[in-house]
Amino acid sequence: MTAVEIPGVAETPHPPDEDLVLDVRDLRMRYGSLDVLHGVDFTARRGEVLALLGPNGAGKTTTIEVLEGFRMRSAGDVRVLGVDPGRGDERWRARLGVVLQSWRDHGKWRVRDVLAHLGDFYAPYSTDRIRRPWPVDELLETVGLTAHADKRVQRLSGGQRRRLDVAVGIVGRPELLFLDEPTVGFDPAARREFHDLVHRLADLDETTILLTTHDLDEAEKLADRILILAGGRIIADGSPDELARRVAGDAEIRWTRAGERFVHSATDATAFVRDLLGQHGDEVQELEVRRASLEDAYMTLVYEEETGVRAGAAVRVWQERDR
Ligand SMILES: Nc1ncnc2c1ncn2[C@@H]1O[C@H](COP(=O)(O)OP(=O)(O)OP(=O)(O)O)[C@@H](O)[C@H]1O
Repeated sequence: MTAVEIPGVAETPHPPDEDLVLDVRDLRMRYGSLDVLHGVDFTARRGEVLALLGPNGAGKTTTIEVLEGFRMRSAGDVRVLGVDPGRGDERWRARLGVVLQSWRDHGKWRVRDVLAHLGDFYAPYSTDRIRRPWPVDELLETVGLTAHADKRVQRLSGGQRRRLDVAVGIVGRPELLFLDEPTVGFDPAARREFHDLVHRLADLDETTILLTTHDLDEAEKLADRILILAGGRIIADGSPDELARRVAGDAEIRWTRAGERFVHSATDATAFVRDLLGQHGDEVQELEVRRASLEDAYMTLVYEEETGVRAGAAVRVWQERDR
């Protein structure tokens, strides 16, 4: 239907969608003569965790820097918490959290003092819903730095420094948090604690989180949605399961019976296994169901983008290679 303009009748403004935290349309970025982003589109809603994946040089950091308001885009319509990041003021900035690569300034300051000092900046931006800043002792506890609260920053280990980076990023209780490769340098225990923290921020505080990582296992554990950036565009956007299904719809079921090996592909693996066990019961041994992993999906989709060749079959090749 075509809209008809009636002279003198003001258009009813759309109420802002409070839950739409990121709205990126046709984002383009050019450095000199190098086109890095050719039209990036995606949205994020309140409390969602998004992982932005892509090969080195794909433009992940560029995208995040545009959204943070640190870099001016070449073209496109971008709204971050309802505001164009190129025009965001201090009040808008106070609603964002950014975890950059390591906090190296103020090496002589003590951890507690850094957080108290930075936290003070956020106090005027408290709202009825969000009390800012995060109380320092609670924050230290949350990021696992209580025992190091009185250490000077320059005396922290690499992993402790990274925890401080995270604390600096969330001290203002951000509504939107950007994490650029957050767990580089974490030991396995710190990584698990960090994952718990991300879940807690998203589930309890409804923080929207956009993270970049090259660790697909981490992306799968943390993200509600995976975005794959390649060739200057988002080439895939969905849950880890959806992406895996997209490149390999069928699951592969393997089993042995009476010493003989069997392999079968089925869209509904559960129904197939139920029938199989119903028919042969205890005779079925070494039952295995395998779907494409997020890594299979990532490799296939990026390969397709880079070569222009449909590579559905490549998943099977990788699966075979892994055996
Ligand atoms: N300030 C700049 N001036 C010119 N070119 C730049 C600039 N910053 C980035 N680039 C180029 O833009 C492209 C994208 O870089 P970007 O850092 O955004 O990629 P990335 O996906 O974050 O990569 P990585 O996974 O390696 O961190 C690269 O080719 C890079 O060389």
